Amino acid sequence: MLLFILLVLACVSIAYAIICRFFNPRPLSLSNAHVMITGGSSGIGRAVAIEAVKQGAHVTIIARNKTKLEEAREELKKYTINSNQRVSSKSVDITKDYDLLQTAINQAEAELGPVEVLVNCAGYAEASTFQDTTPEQFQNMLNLNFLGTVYTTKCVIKSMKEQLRGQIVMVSSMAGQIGLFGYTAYASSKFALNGLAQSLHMEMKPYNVMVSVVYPPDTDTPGLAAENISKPEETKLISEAAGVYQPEQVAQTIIEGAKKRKFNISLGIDGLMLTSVNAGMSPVTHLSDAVIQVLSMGIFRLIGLFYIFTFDSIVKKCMKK
Ligand SMILES: NC(=O)C1=CN([C@@H]2O[C@H](COP(=O)(O)OP(=O)(O)OC[C@H]3O[C@@H](n4cnc5c(N)ncnc54)[C@H](OP(=O)(O)O)[C@@H]3O)[C@@H](O)[C@H]2O)C=CC1
Ligand SMILES: CCCCCCCCCCCCCCCC(=O)[C@@H](N)CO
Repeated sequence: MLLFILLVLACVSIAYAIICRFFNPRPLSLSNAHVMITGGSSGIGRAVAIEAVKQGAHVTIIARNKTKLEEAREELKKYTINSNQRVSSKSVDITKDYDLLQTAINQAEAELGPVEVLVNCAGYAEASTFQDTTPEQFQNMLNLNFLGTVYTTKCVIKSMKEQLRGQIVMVSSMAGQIGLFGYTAYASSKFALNGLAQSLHMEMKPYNVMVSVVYPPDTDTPGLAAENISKPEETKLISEAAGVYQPEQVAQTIIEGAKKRKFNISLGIDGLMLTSVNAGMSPVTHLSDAVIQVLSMGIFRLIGLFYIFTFDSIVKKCMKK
C-alpha cells in the first residue's frame, strides 16, 4: 500500500515537472546581459544593480544626481566578477524630456549592447490624507512612478522587439495592490502600473518580451526615511503589518523573479497572500502560481478580511485620539 502511494506521488511529481517544463518560460541568464536600472543610485535600485553586477551583467544605472550616480558606479565596479564587465551611468530625468531620455538610452545601448532587462525602480512616495494631498503631489507621483516607467519602457521596447528578447520589470508596491490610508496619490500611481504591465505583457509575449511587477513592503532606504518624515500615524501603523525589509533582500527577490520571468514578484507570506488574492485576470507565467491561486483564493480573501478589519480599527482609533 505504502509502495503504491509512493509510486503515485512519484508519477504525479514527474508529470508536474514535465508540464512545468512546457508551461513555464525558459529562465534568463544575466551573465553578459545588459541590465538597465532607473533609480539605480539609491535604495532598492542600487541593491538591484549590485546583484546584477554580481551575476556578471553589464549594468547601466539611471538617475538625476551626478555625484550620487558616480559614487554608486564606483561601488558597483567593486562587485564585477570578470574583467570585460562594464558599468555605466546616465544622468537624466525620466519624467521630463522624452527625446533626451531616448538619446541617453540609445547611447547606453551603443556602449553596452541592447538592453535585455530593464528594471523601472525610480519612484517616490509622500503620504498624506486626500484632503491634504496637493494637486502637484498627485501630478508628481503620477509623473515619476507611472509616466517615468512608461517613458523609459518605450525607449527600450523597439530594440527588445527586434532582438526577440527582453524582460521589463516594474517596481510597484504592496500599496499597488491594496489602497491604504494616506496613499491616495501613491497607490493610484502604483495601481496604474498594473494596467500598463498586463496590457504590455499580452502585446509583447509573442516577441519573447515579458513583464514583471514587484510588490515590496516598506524597505529600509533613503526613500523610506524621507517618506517617514511626514507620514500620517495611520499609514505608519498599517504598513507595520507587513514589516520592514532590507534592500538587499528585496533586490535578490527581484533578480530571481525577473530571471524566472515571473509576472508577479512578491515578498514574504503576506506578499504571497496579497498577490494571490489579487490575481484576478492577470497573466500567469508559472504553473505553481496558478495552482496556488486556484486553491487559495477563497481562504486568502477570508484572511484578507481580518486585515481590512484591523486597518479600519486603526483608522478609527487614530481619529478618536
Ligand atoms: N522603500 C520602500 O519602502 C518601498 C519602495 N518602493 C518603490 O521602490 C522604488 C525605489 O524606492 P527607494 O529605493 O525607496 O527609493 P530611493 O529614494 O532610495 O531612490 C530613488 C531613486 O530614483 C531616482 N530618481 C528619483 N527621481 C528621478 C527622476 N525624475 N528621474 C530619474 N531618476 C530619479 C533617485 O535618484 P535622483 O534623485 O538622483 O534622481 C534614486 O536613485 C520606488 O519606486 C518606490 O516607490 C516600493 C515599496 C516599498
Ligand atoms: C490575504 C491578505 C494579506 C494582506 C496583507 C496586507 C498587508 C498590507 C501592508 C501594506 C504595506 C504597504 C507598504 C507600502 C510601502 C511603500 O510602498 C512605501 N514605503 C514606499 O516608500
